[in-house]
Amino acid sequence: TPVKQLRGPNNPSWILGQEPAIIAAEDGILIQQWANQFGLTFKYPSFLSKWELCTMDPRAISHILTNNYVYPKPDVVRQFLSQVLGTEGLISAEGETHRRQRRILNPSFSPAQLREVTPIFFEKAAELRDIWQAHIADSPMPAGGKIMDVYQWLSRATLDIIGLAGFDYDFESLIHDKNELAVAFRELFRVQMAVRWLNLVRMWFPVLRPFLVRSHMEAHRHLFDFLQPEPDRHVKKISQETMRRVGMELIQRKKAEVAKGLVGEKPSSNTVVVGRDILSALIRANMASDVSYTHKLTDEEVLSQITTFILAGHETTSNSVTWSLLTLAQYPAIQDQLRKELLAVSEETLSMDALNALPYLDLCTRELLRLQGPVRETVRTALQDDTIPLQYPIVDKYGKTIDSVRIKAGDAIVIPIMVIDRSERFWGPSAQEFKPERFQDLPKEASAIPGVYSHIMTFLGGQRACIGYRFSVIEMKAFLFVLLRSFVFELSDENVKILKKTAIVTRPLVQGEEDKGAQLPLRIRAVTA
Ligand code: HEM
Repeated sequence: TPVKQLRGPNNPSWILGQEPAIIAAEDGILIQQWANQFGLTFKYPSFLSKWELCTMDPRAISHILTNNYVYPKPDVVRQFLSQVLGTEGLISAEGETHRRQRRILNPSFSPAQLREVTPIFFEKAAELRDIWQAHIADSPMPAGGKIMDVYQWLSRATLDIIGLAGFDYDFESLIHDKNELAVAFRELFRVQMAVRWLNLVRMWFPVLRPFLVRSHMEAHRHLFDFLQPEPDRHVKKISQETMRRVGMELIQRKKAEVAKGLVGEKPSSNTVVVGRDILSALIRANMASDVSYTHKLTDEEVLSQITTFILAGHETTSNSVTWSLLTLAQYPAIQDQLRKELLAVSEETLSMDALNALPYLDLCTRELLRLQGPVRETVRTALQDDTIPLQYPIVDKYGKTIDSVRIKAGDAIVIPIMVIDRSERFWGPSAQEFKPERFQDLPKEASAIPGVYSHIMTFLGGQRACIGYRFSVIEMKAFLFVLLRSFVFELSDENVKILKKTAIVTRPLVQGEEDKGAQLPLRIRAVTA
C-alpha cells in the first residue's frame, strides 16, 4: 500500500503493532503526539503489521465522508452490528440500502418531530430529580447532600427516554431492571462483545476473508457460533427471540394505529405519547401513499431500527450527560453561572425552542460535547484505489512535501474523533479546558472541521453523520435544565481518580474499583435558596 510511504511511529510488535500502546494511552494522547510529530495525516502499524492511515485533516475527512460509497465501514464492524441488530439497520447498512433507509428515516428526526418528544425528556429528567431528592432527604445529613453513582441513574433514565421517545415503549428502568427487552438487549450485547477477538482474527487472516464478502455475510453468520460457549449461544438465541417478538408487536400495533388514522392525536396519558415517537413517524412515512414500493422499508428493516435506536442512542447519550456532570463538578464557577441562567426561567418545563433559546446552556452543551464526546474514533475501508486531498500538506518518509495521499483498495482509515475535538491545532492552547465562550468566536482552524454539529466531530459529518444528534442535544439540555436547577454537583472526594474505559463508547471507572464496572460517584446537594 502507498500508505507505507507516509511517516509514522515504528512497529514495536509484528503481531500487535501499536494497538496495545494506543489502548493503554488514555484519551488518544498517543495519536495526538504522532500528529504533532508527523503532521495531521500519518500511518501507524496495527495488528499483524497492517499499516493504517490516520487522518485529522479536515479536507481529507470531508473527502472520505462525502464519498461514503467508496469508504464504507469495515465488514467486521458491520458484521458485529448486524449480529446485534438482527439484520441491517441504518447504522450497519451501506450503499443503496443505506440511502433508501436514510431517506425514509430523516423526517423522523426532524426538528418538528423532536418538538413532539421534548416533553418526554423533561418528564424523565423530573422523575430522576424526584428520586435523587428522596435519596438526599433520606441521608443522615441531608444538608451535606449524598454521594450517588450518577452513571447508573443516568443510564436508566436515558434508556427510558429512548424507549418512549424512540418507539413508545416503557422500559420502566428508573423503577426496576427486570424489563425483558432491556435484559435481552444487554445480554445479547454482552455475548457478542465476548467474541470480538474472533472478529479481529477474521479481519486479519486473509484466508477467512471470503466469508466476509458482503453477499456471503448473512449465509455465514453462524459459521463461527460453535466457538461461542453453549450458555452464551443459548442466551443469544433467547435474547434474539425476545427482541424480535417485542419489536414485531410494537410494529404491528403502530401499523394498525396509522391505518386507523389514530396516530398524531393528543397523548392519551402522561407517559404514553400515542404516535409522537420516532417509530410512529417512521411507519407513517413508510406507509405514505406517495412513497414508491421500492423505497419502502420492509418490516424486518423497521424491526432492526428499533434495536439501532437502543444501540446507537442509549449509551452514547447517557455517557455524554454523565461526563458533563463530572466536568461541571470540576468547574464549579461555570456550573454556578449556568444554574443562574436556568433558575431565572420561571417555568418547570420548556418547549424545544425555548430550551434552545437559552444562550449559556447552548454554549455549555456545545463545549461539553466537544470536550467529552463519548465516541473515540471511527474507521472506514477503501473499496477502490483513491487519492485523498489534504488541507494541511505533510512530508512523506522520503522528505517530499505532498498535498494528497494515495491509498489502495482494502486500506483502513482511522478518523480519531476525540483527538480532533480536543486538538490544540484546531482549538488553540486552551483546547483541553472547559471554556463554553469559545463557541462565540470560533478559531478559523476549527471552522473547517466538517462536523454536522457545531464544527465538532462528536456526531461525525457527511451522509453518515449521526441521525440522532438533535435528539441528543435536546435531551442533554433538558437533563441539565432540570438537574442543575435542583442540585449542586461536586466531586465526591479529591482523591478518587476517574478513569476512562472505551468499548465502543467511553465510560467512567473508579481507579482501584475497576472490577465494579462503570460508575461515577458524585456528591449531590440540593440547591438552597
Ligand atoms: C451524544 C449522543 C450521541 C453521539 C455522540 C452519537 C455519535 C454518533 C456517531 C459518531 C455516529 C457515526 C458512526 C460512524 O459512522 O462510525 C453516529 C451514527 C448514528 N447515530 Fe448517533 N450519536 C448519539 C446519539 C444518537 C441517538 C440519540 C440516536 C437515535 C435515537 C442515534 C442514532 C444514530 C444512527 C442511527 C446512526 C447511523 C447513521 C447512519 O449511518 O446513517 N445516535 N452517532
